Amino acid sequence: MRNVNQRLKMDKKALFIINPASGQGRQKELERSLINQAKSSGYDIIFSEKPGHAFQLSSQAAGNYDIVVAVGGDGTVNEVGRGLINSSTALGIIPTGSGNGLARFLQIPVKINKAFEVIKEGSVKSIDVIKINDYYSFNVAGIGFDAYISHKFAHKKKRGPLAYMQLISKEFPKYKSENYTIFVDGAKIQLDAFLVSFANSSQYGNNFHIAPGALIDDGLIDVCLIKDFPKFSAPALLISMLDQSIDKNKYDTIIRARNITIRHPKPLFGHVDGEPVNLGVEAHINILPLALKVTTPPEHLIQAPNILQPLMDMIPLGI
Ligand SMILES: Nc1ncnc2c1ncn2[C@@H]1O[C@H](COP(=O)(O)OP(=O)(O)OP(=O)(O)O)[C@@H](O)[C@H]1O
Repeated sequence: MRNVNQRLKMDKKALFIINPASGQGRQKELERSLINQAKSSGYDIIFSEKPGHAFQLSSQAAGNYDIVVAVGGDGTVNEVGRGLINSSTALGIIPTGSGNGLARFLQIPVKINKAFEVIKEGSVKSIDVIKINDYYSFNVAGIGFDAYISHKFAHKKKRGPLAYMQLISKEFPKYKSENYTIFVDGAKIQLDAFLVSFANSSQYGNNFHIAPGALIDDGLIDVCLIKDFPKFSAPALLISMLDQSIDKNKYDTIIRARNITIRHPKPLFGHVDGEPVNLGVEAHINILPLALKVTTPPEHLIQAPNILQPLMDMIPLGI
């Protein structure tokens, strides 16, 4: 029996799409060792050459491979995943970004060698996909402060989590909430919001949970409305994301829905899985139930969530 299972695992046809612009330092070294392992397992490997290329590659591979693996951060996962929607091919993830939201939610290890084992040994499940105008989100999309930061960050030369935190601390004190008109499954809501998130998974990345109860396969979007709040409440809100209690904060309301429309007098800055997008003056958000297959870890490779994990992952204790 064991031999049959092993043979089935070896027979998986997988394509690794590597974003060479993602990850840095030690991650790069580990990426090289990943390439050797993938080659010796008989898997195909290709590098994305520019933004949008990973999407083209995965669209061509859809239906022709059992798994197409995104090697990169959330932007690469989004591009590769988009090409696989409604196909028989599963998305695999080797997370090398700084947030790794979907990988963390799916409890995929962030150590490259372990994530590689998930491709070989993991199982496949279907997850929902959020559509927001012409974009697709597998993790969290939204408007407001986080989207504003994603637009600003896209223009920064300095990358990495530290540069990201610096930008937030510079922009947060002067950021003003905006008034939005939102229709949630037909019910009209008008509010001054700091941000509005559409959550498929529970977290942005790095175990910052914006929608603690979100399920990725329930056919519903967790609409997280963070109302305008006094700036001194920010630390409490931040901590409540880490301890998964933001839904109990008085400035937060979470509504589960299938269809949302937002109207705004000015073009909306949005983000999709952390990548900046322009949504125009009207955004339509809906859910595509179970439209994407993903690989998930077997029990012995599950990365249990731990708020200190992102810090520990930065310490190079081996692969
Ligand atoms: N060869 C390439 N050169 C430059 N950019 C690329 C290339 N291939 C893909 N990209 C773009 O790189 C961008 C960033 O990718 P990704 O989010 O995966 O990495 P990251 O920025 O390191 O991760 P994180 O967002 O978690 O910090 C994506 O928008 C993708 O389109």
